[in-house]
Amino acid sequence: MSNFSNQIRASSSLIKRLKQRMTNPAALMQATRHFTTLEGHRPTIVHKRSLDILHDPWFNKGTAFSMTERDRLDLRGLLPPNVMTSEQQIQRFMADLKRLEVQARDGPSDPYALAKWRILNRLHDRNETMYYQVLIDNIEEYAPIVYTPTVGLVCQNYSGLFRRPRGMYFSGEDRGEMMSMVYNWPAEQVDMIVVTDGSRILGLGDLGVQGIGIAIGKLDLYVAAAGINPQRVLPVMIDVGTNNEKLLKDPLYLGLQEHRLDGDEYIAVIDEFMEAVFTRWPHVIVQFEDFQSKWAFKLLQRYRNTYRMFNDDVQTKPNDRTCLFYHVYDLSAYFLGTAGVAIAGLLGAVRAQGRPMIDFPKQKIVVAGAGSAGIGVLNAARKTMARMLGNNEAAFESAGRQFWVVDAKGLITEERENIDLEALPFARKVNEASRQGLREGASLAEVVRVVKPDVLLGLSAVGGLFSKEVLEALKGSTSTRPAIFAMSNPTKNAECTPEDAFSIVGDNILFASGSPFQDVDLGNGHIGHCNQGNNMYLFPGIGLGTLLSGSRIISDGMLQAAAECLAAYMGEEEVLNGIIYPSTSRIRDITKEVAAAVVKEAIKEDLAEGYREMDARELQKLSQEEIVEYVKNNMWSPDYPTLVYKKD
Ligand SMILES: NC(=O)c1ccc[n+]([C@@H]2O[C@H](COP(=O)([O-])OP(=O)(O)OC[C@H]3O[C@@H](n4cnc5c(N)ncnc54)[C@H](O)[C@@H]3O)[C@@H](O)[C@H]2O)c1
Ligand SMILES: O=C(O)C[C@H](O)C(=O)O
Ligand SMILES: [Mg+2]
Repeated sequence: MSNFSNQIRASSSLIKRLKQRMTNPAALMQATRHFTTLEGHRPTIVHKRSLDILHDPWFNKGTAFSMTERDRLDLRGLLPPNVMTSEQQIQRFMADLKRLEVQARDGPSDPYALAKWRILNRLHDRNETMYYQVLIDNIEEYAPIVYTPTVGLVCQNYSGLFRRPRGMYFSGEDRGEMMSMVYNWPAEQVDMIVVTDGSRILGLGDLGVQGIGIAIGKLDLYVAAAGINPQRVLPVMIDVGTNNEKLLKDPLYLGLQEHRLDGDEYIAVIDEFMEAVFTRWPHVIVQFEDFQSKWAFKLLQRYRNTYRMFNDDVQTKPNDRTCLFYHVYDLSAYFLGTAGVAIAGLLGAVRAQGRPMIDFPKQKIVVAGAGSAGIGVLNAARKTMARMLGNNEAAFESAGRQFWVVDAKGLITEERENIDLEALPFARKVNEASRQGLREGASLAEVVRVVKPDVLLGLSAVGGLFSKEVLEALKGSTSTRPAIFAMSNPTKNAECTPEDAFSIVGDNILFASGSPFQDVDLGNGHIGHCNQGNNMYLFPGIGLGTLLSGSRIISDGMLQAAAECLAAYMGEEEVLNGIIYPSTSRIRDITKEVAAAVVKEAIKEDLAEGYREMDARELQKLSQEEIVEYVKNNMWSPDYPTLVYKKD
């Protein structure tokens, strides 16, 4: 039966039910008018299209717009791809309503996190200026609601939470249509796109179409932290199916219910999307977010020299087995988002021990997780060490010996079968390992016990991986101040809690996590500081700096400049007190500085083509202070503009 007949059938029974229940005559009339139209097959003339219809409660059908209607009304791409019956819509709404009580209490660290998200989201739908005013003024309190960790919960429950669409959806079904679909987006200019395919959302795995939440959350930070104009941001979901069996079976799931496209078919969809958005908005910047490692590296390599794009989670060149050292002199390709933030933290950890940063190459580092994020961090850390040691092959070799990498199968050695090419440079030599008393596949606890590392860093997506046994083993660290980076998100995926870290390993440790945690009262008049090591300290500044420089690509040097700026941001005293990352309340300031560093580097590399009235020549003339001022003056602030009506 067609969707239309389905809707009619559903609507008749609905009218009956509504009539029985509705006491408000206006609402009754409206509902009756709407559904009678469907019953009688008579079309309703509307004088609007696109978002105007979705935002008009009289005409909006949300996910129930049929595909032909979506095409007729320029709605294609503005809704998730799965067409729903009105019965399904009601079911989805009711299921969500009934779950509200439970859900509102299962926020990760805040029992009302999801309830707060709903309230903020409704404000976002009603009044953007006010929404961002609230967010900017209370960023420390609400970043964890609109962004990590609550955004993870939002993605997991997206089908239920969905009210009004935000952003664009491109699906495998839209092949051949994307070039025209992009014109359904109402904004003439888009500066920033965050796109995901939903395949690895935080540490929560494949969430399919529901992953759009992460793109929305990241763009909220682009607006709040970097002052990108909210009318010029576009969250995008590329729905190529999902391999999440639960979602495939869920009748209320909003995405395509088929397994993920793979191989050339997958690439073709992403290629078409890139071509479409860059055709309509040639100056847009596209941030790839939470793509599974299988594709993250390949897509980065495919597009980064042609388009203004970067990947927030990884930024690394694939290692070539035959040419392990080709990148010795090219440090910066490894510094982005996650890796840049991790390096800033790792250098902070050296300073926090009261040692000079140049001692970094002496640190013994155990990394749990060799996925896209872990490998990015490992490459960046190794390159940083190599540079400090003289930036030659011997330095690079020697730096490699400072890392022990443990993945789902345990310690990675050269004995590992079918070893991932990306992980190969970090595999321990078998002889060396056995001399230490270690072997292929050794457990994390064993590795920590034997190595006695200065740093234990987790990017494994496994909550609680730094168990009591592992943390007990870390007590044997040879460092005066062992550092624990539990970087996996969201909160429940953190490798350990700060409470466990401080109570088991000791008050003197340094602690950082990807998701925010409260500082810990150590009970002796001292506070155990919880740093948030999250790529949010870099991506907004990289985007803003790229935009304002007008650079056509995001060069390695621009990324490196961003990371170095973050590393230098914290003062000596703060670092000695265990504070290695700024508090979120300073995110607008740090973003401004990062953006200025990116602009400066783009000018230095002769990439800056200018932005609006600031052309390349004018940019060249700016002093350091003037660049910061230029950035500051171009950051959007949430003030109401004066509005004047003018006839078409
Ligand atoms: N803090 C940040 O800014 C930041 C940035 C990017 C990613 N992350 C987080 O990093 C995590 C991983 O992301 P990814 O893209 O690398 O994922 P991924 O799936 O590509 O990699 C996960 C890795 O963890 C390993 N692993 C699984 N179980 C393990 C175990 N028991 N012991 C040791 N290793 C194990 C896997 O073998 C794999 O190598 C996610 O939770 C993500 O949220 C945090
Ligand atoms: O989204 C975040 O909070 C950080 C990072 O991009 C991640 O994937 O975990
Ligand atoms: Mg991410």
